[in-house]
Amino acid sequence: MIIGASARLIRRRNCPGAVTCAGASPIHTVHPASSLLRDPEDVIRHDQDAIMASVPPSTPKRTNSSASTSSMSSDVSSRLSRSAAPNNLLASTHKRYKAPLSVESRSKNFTKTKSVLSSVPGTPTKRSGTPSTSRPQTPASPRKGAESPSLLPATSEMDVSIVDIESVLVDYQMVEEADVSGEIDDAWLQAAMNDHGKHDKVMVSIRVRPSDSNSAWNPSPSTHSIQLDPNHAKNPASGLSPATFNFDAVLTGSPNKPIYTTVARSHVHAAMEGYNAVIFAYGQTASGKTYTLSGSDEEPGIIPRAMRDVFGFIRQTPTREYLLRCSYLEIYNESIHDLLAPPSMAAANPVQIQGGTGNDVVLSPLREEVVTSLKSVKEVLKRGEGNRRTACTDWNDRSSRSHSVFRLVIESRERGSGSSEDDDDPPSTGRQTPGPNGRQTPGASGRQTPGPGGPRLQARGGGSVQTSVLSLIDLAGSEKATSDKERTREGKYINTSLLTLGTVIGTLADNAAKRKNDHVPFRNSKLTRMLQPSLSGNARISVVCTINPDPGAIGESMSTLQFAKRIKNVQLHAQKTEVVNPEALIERYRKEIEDLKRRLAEREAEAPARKRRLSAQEQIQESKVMRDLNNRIKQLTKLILTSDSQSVDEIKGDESRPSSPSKLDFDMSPYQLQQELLNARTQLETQANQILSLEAALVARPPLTTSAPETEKDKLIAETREPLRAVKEDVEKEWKDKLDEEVRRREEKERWADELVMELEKEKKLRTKLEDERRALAAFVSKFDSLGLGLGTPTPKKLRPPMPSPGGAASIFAEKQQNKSTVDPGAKSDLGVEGNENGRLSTLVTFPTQPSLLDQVMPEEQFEDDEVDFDVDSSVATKLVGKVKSENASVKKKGSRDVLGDKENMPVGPPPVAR
Ligand SMILES: Nc1ncnc2c1ncn2[C@@H]1O[C@H](COP(=O)(O)OP(=O)(O)OP(=O)(O)O)[C@@H](O)[C@H]1O
Repeated sequence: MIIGASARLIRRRNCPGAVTCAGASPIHTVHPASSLLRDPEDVIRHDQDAIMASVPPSTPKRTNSSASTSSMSSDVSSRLSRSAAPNNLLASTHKRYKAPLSVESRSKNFTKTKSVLSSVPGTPTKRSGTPSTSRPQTPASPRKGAESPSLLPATSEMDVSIVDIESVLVDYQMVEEADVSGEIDDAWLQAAMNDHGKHDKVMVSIRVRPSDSNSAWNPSPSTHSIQLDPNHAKNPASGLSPATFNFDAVLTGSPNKPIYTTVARSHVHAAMEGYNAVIFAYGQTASGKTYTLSGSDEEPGIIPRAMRDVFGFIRQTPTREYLLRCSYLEIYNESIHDLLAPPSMAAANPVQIQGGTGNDVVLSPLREEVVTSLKSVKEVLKRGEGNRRTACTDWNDRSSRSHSVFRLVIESRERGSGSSEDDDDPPSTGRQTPGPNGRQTPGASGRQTPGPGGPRLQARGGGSVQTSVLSLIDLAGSEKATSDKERTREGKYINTSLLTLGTVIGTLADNAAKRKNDHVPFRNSKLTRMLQPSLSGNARISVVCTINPDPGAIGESMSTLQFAKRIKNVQLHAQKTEVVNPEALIERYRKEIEDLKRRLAEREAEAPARKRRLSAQEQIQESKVMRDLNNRIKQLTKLILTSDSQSVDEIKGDESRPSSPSKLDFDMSPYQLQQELLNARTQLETQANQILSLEAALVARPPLTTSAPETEKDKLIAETREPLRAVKEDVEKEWKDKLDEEVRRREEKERWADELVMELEKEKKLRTKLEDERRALAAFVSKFDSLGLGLGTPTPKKLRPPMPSPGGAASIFAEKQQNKSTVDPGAKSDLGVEGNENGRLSTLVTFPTQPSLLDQVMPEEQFEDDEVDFDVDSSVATKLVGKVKSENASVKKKGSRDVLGDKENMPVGPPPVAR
C-alpha cells in the first residue's frame, strides 16, 4: 500500500488535468474549499491540518500497512511534496496544456464567470440582430484537429484499465476534510435512508428560474405546486382558474444548495448504498439546466455537491473501502463522444452502445478514470466540460448543444472482512501485486481482464462487492427554429431525442398505470438506449424540470410540466447489485452439500426402522423430505460445477482448483445415483423430443429473418396460402360431386321404392281378384257336382287346388311326381288336368280348410309347377285352369319375387320400371 500510495501521489503531481485547470478554472480561484489554485504554501498548511484532522485518535485504525504511522507520514510527506510542486513545473505544464485547448473551451472557462443574479438573463426571448462578437462561437466541427493527440495521451495515468486497483481504493482515512461536505453527519445519513430515494416512483421537482421581467407562473414551494397566472391564461376573461400541477417539490430562486438537498441528496446516498441512481435536468433552452447541474463558482450545482457528499459518505463509513471511477460523455447529433479522451480521438472513435437485448448497456470505447479525491473529480469534470459543445444561440449565450452524462461508478467492499492476514494479503481473486512502478499490467497475473463496463474490484474472503452507478445528466434544451443553420441542424437532433425520451417515458408510464407490457422504443435514440437500464426501473431517478417563467415561453413551460407529470408515473424497482466472491460461494455450497449429505445418509440408515412406525401419510411426507434433500444437493452440485467451469477458464493450472465433477458424483449414495440416472434419462428423452420438434420447426421455418420487412412477410404468407387454397378448392369440388351423386342415387331409390309399393298394391288387388275367382270356381264346381252334371260319374269329385306344403315347391313337386307314377301318364293333359278315358272330367279338386290366397306368400314355383286336378267337364275346366294359369303367369311377370325379396339386396340403380 505504501508503494501504491506514493505512486498515487506521483501521479497526482503529474496529472495534466490538475495543472491545466490551475490556471484556467475560475471555480478554484474563488471557491475557498478548493486547494487547486491556492498558494502552494497555503496548500501545504491546509493539507497538513486537514490530514491531521481527518484522522481522529478515536477513529478505527486500518489494519493494513496504509493505516500505519509510517504510511501516514509517508502519505503526508508525499502530499507535501506534491503540493509544494515548484512554480516552474506549474508554469511549464500550464503552457504545455494551454495551447491545445480549443477556443471554445478556453472562452467557456473565462466567460462563464457571472455574478449570481446578474447572470440571470431577463427573458430568454429570441434575440434580434447578429450575436455579440464577445460571445464564443461553436466551430462547425469543434473537435476535429482542435489539439494534437500527443498532448493529451490516449490513456491517462488514472485510466482504470492500467491502474493498480488495490492502490487507488478510498476509505474513510484517506478522505480530506476539505473534500467533505460540512453537512454530512449521522442525522443526514439516517434521514437520507428514509427519503425519496427509496420510493418506487421517479422523484420529480420543478425549478422556476428567477426572472427580472414579469413571471407567467405562480409557483408555490410550500404546497409543492405550480399554476399559470390567471392573467396569462388563454382566456383570462373566462374566470376559470388554470390547472394546478403538483410535484414532489417546486423550487425557486438562485441558490443551488436547497435544490441539491431536496432533489439529489437522497439519490447520491442511494448510489453510495449500492443502488443505481440517475439525476437529470429537463427543460427548455436557457431555463437553467446547466446552472442546476453544474452551477457556477458561487453556486456549485448538483454535480460538485454530489461529489463532495460522496467523499463525505466514505469518511462516515469506516467499514468499507471504495473504488471510484468516472466517465464523462456527450451525445451530439446522435453520436456519443468521450469527453475525457483527446478530442481528435473521440471524434474518430465515437462511443458505441454495446449489449444485446434487454438492459445490458456497455459503452465502449469509453475512458474511465479512477478518482481518489474531490480534487481529482474536479479535474476530470473540468477536462470534460472543456470538451463539451456549447454555442451561442438566439436564446442562450452558452447553450448546451449536446446531452452530457457524467457517470460515477462506485464499487465497495467491506474492509477487514476476512482475517487480519486477509487485509495484508491480496484478496483471493483479482488483487494484483503492484509492480516496481506501483502499477500492474492487467492480466499479468493470468487473470481475465475485466471487460468494458464490468466490475473491477474483487471481493475478498467470503465477502461481496457492491456496484452502483450514479449518472448526472444535463440534457440539451428543446428549442424552436433558430437563425443559424448549424444550430438548426443540432436542434433537430436534440428535439428528436427529447421527443423519443418523451415517448419512452409516456409508454413506460402507461404500461405501469394500465399494467401493460407495450413495446418501449428505447432504441429510437442514443439517449434513451443509454438510459434503458435506469428507465426500465433498476435505478432511483430524480428529475429536475426547469421552467423559464417568461410569458413568451408559456408553451414550452407547459410541455415541460406535461413531461414532468408523465414521468411521475414511471414505476421503479431498483435493486442493489452485489457480487459475491465466487470461491467463497463455492466453499459455502460445498459445506452445505456436506451437511445435506450427512442428513440424507442418517435418514437413509434409519429408513427401514422408521418405515415400520410411520403411517402411510407420514411415509409420503418422509419421502418428500428425502426428495427435497436430494434436489438441493443436485442444485448445489450444479452451481458448483457452473462456477468451477467459469473459474477454470480464468485460472488454468491453478492448484486451488476445486475437485472434479466426477469425484463429486462418486460421493453419491446408490439411491442418489439411481435418482440421478432416472432424471438424466428423463432429461434425455425430453431433449430428444425437443430436438425433434426444433428440427421440425426449422424445416417449417420460412426463409425470412424475424427482422425482415413486413411486406416480405405478407408476401410469404400469401404464397404459402395459395397452394392450400387450391387444395381446399379441389377437395371441395370432389366432395361436392360425390355428394351430388349420392343425392341422385338416393332420390332414385326413393322413386323406386314408391313404385314397388305401387306394384305391391297392384299385386294385392290381383291376389284378391284371383282369390275371388278361385272361390267362384269352387262354388261352380260344387254346384256342378250337386246338379249331377258329371259325365257318367255321379259321385261328386273333390277339387284339389294347389296349396303350399311345408316342404315347399320341391316337396310338392316330389309328391306330384309320385302321384304321376300311379296315374297313366298318357291321360295327363297339357294343362295338368287329369282326365279319364271316356273324356269325363275326373277332377280331384278338394277344398280343405286352406288359408286364403291373400294370407299366403306363394312361391313362384308353386304356381308354376303345381297342377290342379278338376273332376269337371274338360272344356270348362280347361277354360278355368287356363285363366288361372294366365293370371299366375301375369303375377310372375310382375316380378313378385323381387317384390318379396330382401330390400337390403335391392340392386342399386334405376328401378325396374325405368329400365
Ligand atoms: N436559477 C437561476 N439563478 C440564476 N441564474 C440562472 C438560473 N437559472 C439559469 N440561470 C442563468 O441563465 C442562463 C441560462 O442558463 P443555463 O445555461 O443553465 O440554461 P440551460 O437550460 O442549460 O440552456 P441550454 O439548454 O441552452 O443549455 C445562464 O446564464 C444561467 O446562469
